[in-house]
Amino acid sequence: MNTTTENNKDNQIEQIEKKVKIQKPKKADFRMHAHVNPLNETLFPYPLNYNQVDWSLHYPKKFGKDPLKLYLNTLEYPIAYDDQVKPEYSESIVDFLDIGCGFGGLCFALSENYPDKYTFGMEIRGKVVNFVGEKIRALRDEGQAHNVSVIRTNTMRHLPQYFRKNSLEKIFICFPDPHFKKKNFRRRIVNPGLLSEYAYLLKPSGRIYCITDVEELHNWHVQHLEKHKMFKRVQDVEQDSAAKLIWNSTEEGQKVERNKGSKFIIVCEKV
Ligand SMILES: C[S@@+](CC[C@H](N)C(=O)[O-])C[C@H]1O[C@@H](n2cnc3c(N)ncnc32)[C@H](O)[C@@H]1O
Repeated sequence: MNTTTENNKDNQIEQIEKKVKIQKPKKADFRMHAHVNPLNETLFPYPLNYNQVDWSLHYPKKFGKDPLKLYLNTLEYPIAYDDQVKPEYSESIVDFLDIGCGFGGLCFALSENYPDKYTFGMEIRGKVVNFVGEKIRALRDEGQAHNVSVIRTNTMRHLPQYFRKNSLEKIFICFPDPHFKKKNFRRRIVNPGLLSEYAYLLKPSGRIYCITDVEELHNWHVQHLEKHKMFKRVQDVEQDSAAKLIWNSTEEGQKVERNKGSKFIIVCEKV
């Protein structure tokens, strides 16, 4: 942990002890370079399998634990896993997964709009994840956001180590990095192999949502999703409330809106 993180953490502990309101983080303090190569080796911790993930660290209120202290006392957040504990969950915990959640706009919108569902954001860039984590903590201090959490991970490598088969209701992939060059297509977060992984983790009739402002990337999404045997395209996307939500709630989506750009969406259901 670096000194700034340690100082932030000390301040936050002090705030909680003095019962001072936890401040929401400012994005400007959490800026970092836009791209991380997802094919590189993972240098941060990850669970060996989904039984190692202690979901009570992520959703403490659900498990009757102190939502602020717990989140705070665990390593550097977001909490990766705890290899001392071997929690066994009879039910799956996470309903909605936001892959590459960035600054978490969609996660917070889902948390608010679907209070009974548990949303999980996964993001590879550390500082950005810390922003989401701090915002979750500030919102929890106000009694909100108990159903949303975030983690730093490379979803292209570690997704099945977090979730079990047939467990997720929805997977969102919003404004993913386009990787325009042909030699970098293998870095795209939608490809036949990863689609099989997403299908494996989704519940039957679970849905995957892909939105982008890059038409060529949208065509790629359509081509691979329509070709995949486990997915069927949803035609009446307007009837899907989550599809409406992804249009404008992510930071990238809002940026495209401000620049009056186009957006392209495809929603598919697991057959
Ligand atoms: C263009 S941003 C979009 C962020 C957010 N979904 C939005 O719409 O505002 C794409 C995000 O995906 C993250 N990302 C890319 N590859 C990833 C991977 N393999 N695992 C997790 N996150 C990844 C990037 O760090 C980046 O934050």
